[in-house]
Amino acid sequence: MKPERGPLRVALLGCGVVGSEVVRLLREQADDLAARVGTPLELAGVAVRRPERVRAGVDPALVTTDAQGLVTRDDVDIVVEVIGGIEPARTLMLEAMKTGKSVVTANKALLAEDGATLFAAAREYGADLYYEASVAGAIPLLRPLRESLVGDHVHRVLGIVNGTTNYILDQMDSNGAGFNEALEEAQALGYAEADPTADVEGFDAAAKAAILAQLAFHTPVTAADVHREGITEVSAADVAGAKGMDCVVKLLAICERVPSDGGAQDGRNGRGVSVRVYPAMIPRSHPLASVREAYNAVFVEAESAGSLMFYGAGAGGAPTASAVLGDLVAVARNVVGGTPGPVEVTYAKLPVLPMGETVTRYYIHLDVTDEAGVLAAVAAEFARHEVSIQAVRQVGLGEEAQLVVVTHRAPDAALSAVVEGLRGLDSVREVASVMRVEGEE
Ligand SMILES: NC(=O)c1ccc[n+]([C@@H]2O[C@H](COP(=O)([O-])OP(=O)(O)OC[C@H]3O[C@@H](n4cnc5c(N)ncnc54)[C@H](O)[C@@H]3O)[C@@H](O)[C@H]2O)c1
Ligand SMILES: N[C@@H](CCO)C(=O)O
Ligand code: NA
Repeated sequence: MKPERGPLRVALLGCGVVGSEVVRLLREQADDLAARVGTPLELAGVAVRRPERVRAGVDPALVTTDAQGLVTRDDVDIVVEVIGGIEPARTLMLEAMKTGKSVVTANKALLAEDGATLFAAAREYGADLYYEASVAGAIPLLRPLRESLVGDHVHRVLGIVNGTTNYILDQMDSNGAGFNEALEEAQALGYAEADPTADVEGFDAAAKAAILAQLAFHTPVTAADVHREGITEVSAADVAGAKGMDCVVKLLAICERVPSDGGAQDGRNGRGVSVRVYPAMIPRSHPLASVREAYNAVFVEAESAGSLMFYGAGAGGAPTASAVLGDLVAVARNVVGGTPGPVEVTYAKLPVLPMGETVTRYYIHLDVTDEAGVLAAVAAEFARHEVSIQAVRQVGLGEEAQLVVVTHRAPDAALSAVVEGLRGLDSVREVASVMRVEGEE
């Protein structure tokens, strides 16, 4: 009979919004977790920056400011990193793996910037590196991509992966809230990053898109490869324009294979992949339009599986801690069983194509002079760049005249050239709103 092993000792790095919930769940669910793992999970230490702070439910004897000392301690088996940011998180995780510990992290910024270094260390030292909490909070999404769908051929991953921006856009759409007011609420609810610029400028969603694309396409993708536009430029006029089209504005992350131009040499992989984050209009009838508050939802389209939808709480302390605990139990089971989990493979090495080559659709709202020939001049600008118009509508008359144009799909470079051209027309007083359109056609 196998000798019974002692408890597995867990070092927690960071005790903020997520870390404090990890401590609570470890304490409240201790017996169940022990039964599920086959041995108890015991907190060995909690590394914090401000030790003087009183933390409910945290034994002060476990608190330390020496994170480096904690991760290299012999009596620690697994390290949970919920500090965030690049350093010291990276050094601490590398130190942990070097000394034979497995790591669970929620740190998408680091994984998207330098995941390769972490994965190489995991491989070299035979450690597990699990990171379900890093994308879409509580929603099981990375494990399905990493394990359940690893036998399939994923074409596209598309969704809402940032809770803070979804919360802001939802408030703007549903009750006309101002941007700053909605952001403050999202911060108070624990959804925002320590520096909310990461959320509103799209860096957080871009990091998540990189992680998703890498897993979906088995190809190296970093945050720097992702085309990124945030929501700071989304105005009340854009939100109103979307309403007028029976659409809603959402910050979308899109990772897709770009089909070949017909040349057979690109095979099933296509010409490469497109990975991008931007605010876009989607029809209110689209399932993503009904994703409210800080919820996230992601569609995965795979060759054999077809279309799958993942939905749930994308941010917040307890939901994120649920994903951390799930990983912790998985890693602990691997330690008990003596078999490490899967390692990342990025064998495909597909090129990430520039945004200009990505095919999209635009909604363009123009303030124009209401006189003969305006429509012809506007239409000529689209024709000059071979962009086909799907619909055009005039609103108002005289000084108030406005044109709303929706295009068919065209290369993004051609669409942005059209917008530049329109800005130069005498009959166009202002390009009031430009937004990509997703989710139909
Ligand atoms: N809050 C969420 O909804 C959410 C969701 C998914 C992922 N995440 C990720 O989880 C991580 C933590 O997020 P959070 O919301 O808990 O942030 P937070 O700012 O509330 O907590 C981070 C904690 O780490 C502490 N810290 C900073 N440097 C430290 C150091 N050197 N040693 C020890 N402690 C240190 C800070 O004092 C803070 O208490 C980040 O990577 C974040 O991106 C957060
Ligand atoms: N700040 C992130 C936390 C979850 O990753 C968000 O708002 O989605
Ligand atoms: Na997740």
